[in-house]
Amino acid sequence: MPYERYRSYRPLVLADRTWPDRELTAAPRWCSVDLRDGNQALIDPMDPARKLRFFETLVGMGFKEIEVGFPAASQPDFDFIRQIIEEDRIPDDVAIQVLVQCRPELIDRTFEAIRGAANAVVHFYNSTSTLQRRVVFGLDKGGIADIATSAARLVRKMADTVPGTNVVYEYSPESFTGTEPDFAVEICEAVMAVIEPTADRPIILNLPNTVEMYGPQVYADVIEWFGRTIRDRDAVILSVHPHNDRGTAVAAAELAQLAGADRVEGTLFGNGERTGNVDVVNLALNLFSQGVDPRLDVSDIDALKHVAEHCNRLPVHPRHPYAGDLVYTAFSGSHQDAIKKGMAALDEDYEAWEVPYLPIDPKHVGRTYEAIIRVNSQSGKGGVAYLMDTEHGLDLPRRLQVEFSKEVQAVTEASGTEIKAGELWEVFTRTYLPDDAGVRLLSSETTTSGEHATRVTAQVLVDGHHRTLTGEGNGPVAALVEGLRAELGVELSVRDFHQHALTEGTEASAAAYVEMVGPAGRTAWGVGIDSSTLDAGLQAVISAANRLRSSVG
Ligand SMILES: CC(=O)SCCNC(=O)CCNC(=O)[C@H](O)C(C)(C)COP(=O)(O)OP(=O)(O)OC[C@H]1O[C@@H](n2cnc3c(N)ncnc32)[C@H](O)[C@@H]1OP(=O)(O)O
Ligand SMILES: CC(C)C(=O)C(=O)O
Ligand SMILES: [Mg+2]
Repeated sequence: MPYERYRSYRPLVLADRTWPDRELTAAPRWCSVDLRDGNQALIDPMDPARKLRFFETLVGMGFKEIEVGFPAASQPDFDFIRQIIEEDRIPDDVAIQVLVQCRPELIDRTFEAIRGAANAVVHFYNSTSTLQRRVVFGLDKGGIADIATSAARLVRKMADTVPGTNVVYEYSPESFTGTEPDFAVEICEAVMAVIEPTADRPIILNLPNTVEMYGPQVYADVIEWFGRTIRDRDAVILSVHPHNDRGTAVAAAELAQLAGADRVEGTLFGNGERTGNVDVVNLALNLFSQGVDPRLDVSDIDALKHVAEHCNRLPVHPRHPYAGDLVYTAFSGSHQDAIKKGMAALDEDYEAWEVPYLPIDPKHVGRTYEAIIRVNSQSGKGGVAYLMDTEHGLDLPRRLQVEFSKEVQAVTEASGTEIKAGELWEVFTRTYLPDDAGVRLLSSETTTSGEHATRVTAQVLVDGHHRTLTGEGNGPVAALVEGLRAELGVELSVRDFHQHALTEGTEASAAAYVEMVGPAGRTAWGVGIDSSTLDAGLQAVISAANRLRSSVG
């Protein structure tokens, strides 16, 4: 790899940085750029219906600033902006934002687009990086600053053409991360000298990580330095607009906020140019998971994902933070075990969420517990037991969990894939409750004489032949075991027995589990499910006897 053809880039080192000691305690001012930066990066840009659906979703989430397009760049963008203004679809407390290059004819058209809107952010930008100055514009710093200040004069003048609109100005020194920080301050101050912002009517200065050229810690240093250096800081909303070229846009946005950024521009699930814009859902849920109000409603994350996937015509990855199909799922055995125990230890109305391997309660983003644990060949008894409990209401004793999970593992290893709850039930019934078992209980009568003597008379089929068994013991289970021992002529004894009621709504009302020891010390569990507790216990004995017989055979 020809690494020597690349240069590390660190425009500034802030020795007295303060951001590492700060904490995020409040949400930033959010701005969605889905309908502009996201849309301009799509293979198929959104049609009007998709744009409208996305816009309404963003409003519903609580965004107060939404970049709705680049109206001078395309007729569909222009028409969409006219549509939401003319159809009165913009809530009073929401400002639409429009992007425009620093070019007079484009600025004129932009103001035409926003006429009639109550609140609009006019966002103008030009590239300020050393590279673009040289290869794209062929201009020195003065020439680049002139582009910005001429545009600032024009937007200020054009605001008079939309008297009913509260116009807020936003300026971006685009490709900021390739710009010398002192030149960025110089050009922003030159723009401010034209716009004349005040604390009551601040300007938004947006410092984009247009291409993520350096790590998040360098971005934070530069943002902190910029915030300390820019004049009239109280007349500035310091905004960041991270892209994800290095895969660290979320970190860059968070560190930039620690370093003083007030506002974040990004998209849902990180759609956007190349590797995308910063993912605002991720940022919001990072705050949420630290006990900070994210000021964005992400409580139905699947609905948001559905809208984004439909409108962008791009999928959200199954491992995408907080949103992916698999992110509240554990396949591996020890994780499943810990989650199962963690869930059991949590009260229904817990004070603070604490479950191993799950940073947030899936319910808070509209996901369900059912999807948390899924079983494949990497899974252990915990996951199998969890599904048997949550999906089928069976609380398997620990050693039965161990035994049954081996049966399940054999199936998942052979299939090479996940086993769903329905198929798990099939494996369970095939193993413990098969229809074609050699010994079958037809009916039974139980009589008790004295404290320790229970007598069972059972009608059974043994390999298709009718038999009447009798036995005595200190309970029906022990009595039936004695009868079976005599009939089958093998050593049988009970090692463990559990039973529990089944939840309402199921036909059977009891489940029983018997661990039996057979010839040569072999053990096997048996399971009985029946409307009567007594019969469930007897069925469990028959089930275990069948399993011991077949293991001997
Ligand atoms: C990082 C970002 O996301 S920035 C946003 C990028 N998004 C877009 O550009 C999408 C929408 N843009 C477009 O569709 C087109 O650029 C249009 C329709 C606005 C303009 O189209 P055209 O005029 O045909 O030209 P094109 O984009 O190629 O123009 C480039 C020219 O504009 C100049 N230019 C580019 N950006 C800017 C700017 N921000 N301010 C001033 N001039 C600019 C270039 O230097 C170049 O000048 P030249 O023609 O003298 O060489
Ligand atoms: C227009 C600007 C803010 C932009 O999208 C970028 O630099 O990424
Ligand atoms: Mg961008």
